[in-house]
Amino acid sequence: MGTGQSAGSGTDGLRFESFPAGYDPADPAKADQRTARWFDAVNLGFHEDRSNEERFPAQVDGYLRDGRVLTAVYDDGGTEYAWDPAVPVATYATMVNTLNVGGTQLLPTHLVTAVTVRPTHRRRGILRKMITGDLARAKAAGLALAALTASEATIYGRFGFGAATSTAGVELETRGGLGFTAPARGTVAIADPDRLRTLVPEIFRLHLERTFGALGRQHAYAMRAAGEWNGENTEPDRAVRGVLRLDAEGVPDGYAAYKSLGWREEPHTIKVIDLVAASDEAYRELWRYLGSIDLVDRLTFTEAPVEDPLPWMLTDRRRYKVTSVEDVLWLRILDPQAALAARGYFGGGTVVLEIDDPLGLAAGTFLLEVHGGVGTARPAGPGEHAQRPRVRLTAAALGSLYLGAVSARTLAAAGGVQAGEDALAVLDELFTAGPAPYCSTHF
Ligand SMILES: CC(=O)SCCNC(=O)CCNC(=O)[C@H](O)C(C)(C)COP(=O)(O)OP(=O)(O)OC[C@H]1O[C@@H](n2cnc3c(N)ncnc32)[C@H](O)[C@@H]1OP(=O)(O)O
Repeated sequence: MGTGQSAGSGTDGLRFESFPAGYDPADPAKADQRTARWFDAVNLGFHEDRSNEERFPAQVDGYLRDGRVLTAVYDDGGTEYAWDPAVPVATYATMVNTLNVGGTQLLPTHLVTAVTVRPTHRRRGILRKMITGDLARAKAAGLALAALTASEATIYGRFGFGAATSTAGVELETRGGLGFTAPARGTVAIADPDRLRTLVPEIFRLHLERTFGALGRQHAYAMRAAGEWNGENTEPDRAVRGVLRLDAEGVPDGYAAYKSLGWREEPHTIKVIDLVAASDEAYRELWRYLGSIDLVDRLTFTEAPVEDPLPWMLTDRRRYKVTSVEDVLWLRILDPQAALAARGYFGGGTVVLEIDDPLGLAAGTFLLEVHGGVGTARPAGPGEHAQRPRVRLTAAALGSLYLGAVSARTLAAAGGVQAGEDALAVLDELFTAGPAPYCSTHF
């Protein structure tokens, strides 16, 4: 990133640096100074407790495994009374992981995370400078798509991100045990935490390959499932229990991690922290296990699919209640040709897309032709393909449409898509005819 030189408002006078997380060269049991101070700034930005330095090395290990690139913004001209100037006034991080977009290959996706700007430095364009430069570099590096999970829904639309997937928060009344219509299959075993930690990435990989909308996960997920980390915190959570589901051949094909909220919680509740299945049967059997635990009245889970098979498995579907639906992935098309070609389609058709993009990255007119589930997109000149159905939409609307969680018709009703009935029909056949996307990865 460039280096600001002069003092002033805006971003002048601020110093931008990007680097990987690292250990202290003099003492590899510690994080290096710039990484440690970057963690301090993130904790401030997200209202977490002050850092416990002893926990930094584990976090560095996770970040290195994730391949994260950290950006820090320093204000060297602050008052002498201010916090250590080595603590950045803004943070930003990126990594690449793969997204299941229904095509023959998983799509490498540029992930943006850990965005904070110190309250004393807000609204002077620091985020804008970090994200616009970063997205342009990601596109130049050949990435077709960027993604994030947003703290607030109001921030990222202006940068071309559209809400693209959601999960449901659900509650199940399990007093006396949940009844299932299908007979039980395979087995479920309480997992040895170390074995579970090593199996989590393998099971998730199988889930990712079969689940439209799923996104590869960072190292923290295996650590949390094994109870070694607690949320973003690298301290153990001794309340967490893990189970593995084994198929008829004894091969693990799903896991769940959960914890009791304690005896003081009435009704007595088990919170499911994570549940990943590599087959429909594993999904069913993990819930059958969870629904059978004695002394439990209620299960909660915040990451259920919006289109959830679970209530359809139960003998009493009214024991299942959706308590919330929240957006998870926000997608930003960086390269429309590459992103549209990578997508797998469940219908066929041809449509002209006129994309408006405030950052210019995805702007242009493209002819999208889909045959046999495979799409090709190529730039269209002015006046070309005038007979074809045509849609005008924002980059953010294309991000929302991309995985088909919302129909073009609904987006048209909301004003982000302008198209005639012919184009809406093609778009809905191309983008919404397939399975509903399911992404339970937060980052
Ligand atoms: C992917 C993630 O990590 S999500 C986490 C985001 N971080 C947080 O929520 C932590 C708390 N908040 C913050 O740290 C900061 O307020 C940030 C990062 C959200 C914004 O940083 P800033 O440097 O203040 O943003 P910046 O000044 O570049 O604003 C750019 C534009 O976004 C708008 N904007 C910024 N934050 C918000 C917001 N929270 N809600 C609505 N609009 C916002 C600004 O008004 C500005 O609009 P304009 O260019 O159209 O005039």
